[in-house]
Amino acid sequence: MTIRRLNEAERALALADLPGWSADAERDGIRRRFVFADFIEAFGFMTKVALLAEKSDHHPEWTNVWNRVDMLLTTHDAGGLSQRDIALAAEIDALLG
Ligand SMILES: C[C@H](O)[C@H](O)[C@H]1CNC2=NC(N)=NC(=O)C2=N1
Repeated sequence: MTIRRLNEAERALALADLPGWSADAERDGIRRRFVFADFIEAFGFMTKVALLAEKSDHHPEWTNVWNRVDMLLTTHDAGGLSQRDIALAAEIDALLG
């Protein structure tokens, strides 16, 4: 099955379950900033996310500055926000405990 962009109702429903995330209209994705105690904590988190991303073949766009990770999830193959982004966001949130 080919992956498709979510419609407005699906987006609203999905975002309601992901309180830390907000819609990025310009990129048609969702983004979240993660702040940790220091670089090691941030990089440890990124390592765990990298393993999740490889497992699901779905990869974040992100930047890291010391203890901060800024992440955007969007689906290149769909040209915007898809269920894959929502699923990965939920898995990432679960990492945080
Ligand atoms: C060929 C490979 O499966 C695709 O390029 C995958 C890899 N990771 C991906 N990650 C994201 N965020 N969007 C994609 O469309 C995507 N596609």
